[in-house]
Amino acid sequence: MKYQTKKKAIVLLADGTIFHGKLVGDKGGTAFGEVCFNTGMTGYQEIFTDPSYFGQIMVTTNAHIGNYGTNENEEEADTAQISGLICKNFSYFHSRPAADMSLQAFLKKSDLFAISDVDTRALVTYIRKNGAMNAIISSDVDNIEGLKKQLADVPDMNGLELASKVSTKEPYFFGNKDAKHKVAVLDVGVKRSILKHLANRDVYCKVFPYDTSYSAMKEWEPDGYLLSNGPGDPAPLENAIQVAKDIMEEDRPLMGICLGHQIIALANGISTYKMHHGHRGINHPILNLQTGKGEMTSQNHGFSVNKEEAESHHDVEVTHTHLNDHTVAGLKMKNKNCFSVQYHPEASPGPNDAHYLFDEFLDRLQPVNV
Ligand SMILES: NC(=O)CC[C@H](N)C(=O)O
Repeated sequence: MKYQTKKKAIVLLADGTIFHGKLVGDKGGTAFGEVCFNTGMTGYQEIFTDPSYFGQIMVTTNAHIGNYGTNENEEEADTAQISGLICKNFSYFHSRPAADMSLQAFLKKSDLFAISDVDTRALVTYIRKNGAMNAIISSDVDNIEGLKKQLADVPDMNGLELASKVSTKEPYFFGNKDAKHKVAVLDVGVKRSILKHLANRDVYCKVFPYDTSYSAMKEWEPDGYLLSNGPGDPAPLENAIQVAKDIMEEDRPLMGICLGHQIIALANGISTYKMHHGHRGINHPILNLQTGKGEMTSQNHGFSVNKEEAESHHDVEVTHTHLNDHTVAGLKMKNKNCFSVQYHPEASPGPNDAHYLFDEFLDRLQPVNV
């Protein structure tokens, strides 16, 4: 083994519960956020760089993390987005020809604090029973009282607006400018793989900051609009909700992914709520109510759309449901060119079951003035 410190570290949960672990690397520290777990056996780099996870401490349930290193092409954003990592066994060595860095070097580059040797099965069982809650991970193990005080100041995820922290500051373009279609993306935390999926389907994207108005996006004359995934509670995102209303008012093509799906629900007067511990993993089963087929999907959300309100809404159809807990997984507006999903069609966790949603969006695109 090249290097492994034995320095102690802890996970302190908001209810005072402590789990013990060891520091990864040699630089101590403290990180805080809402603690949540992802059950994916692969995809740690995609998770760590997904802006939807901004402000969250990630518990990975796979037994080994780091064993295939990292690769720049697999980043969902330029920098790591989670606030800290908790794992069982951290691999200081990696073996994959395509890797350009070890996970340890990646964490260092991203200034990410991580702890290993935590009984992650016990921690996940605890979160499943008691709900996602705020937590601190720290190497400052002799300062529990001080950490408790810091933890009391960590904001509650319920009602928290985080899109402004991850959105682009300036509009930018993605893809080939001579492509057949133009799609305007409202960036409330967009994953790069969503843009790649569009670009691969001959779409030129213009990505706009989270606070851009519909009229400013419309000036570019896109064939359609996409509301992206992103972190935090959807309810405080007033501008994005207004943009969704305006797009639907003019009946322009609109697709929403995850946070974007929740924003579209809110724009239709359907409320959202914080789930007990959310859905985060790469094998979440979905039922497509239109085809009767199942889909295996990648998911990452802690909020959900109110099912009763969605089902009783005159203009909205529930198109997909989650097979584990029957929550709403997809919506379609009956009289508008608009649909959305709670899961991640851009992810490829093995099966590519949900990629068809991008093809459906392409079929819905309409050039302006035609
Ligand atoms: N992946 C996402 O877009 C997440 C949406 C939202 N922040 C949630 O946790 O539900």
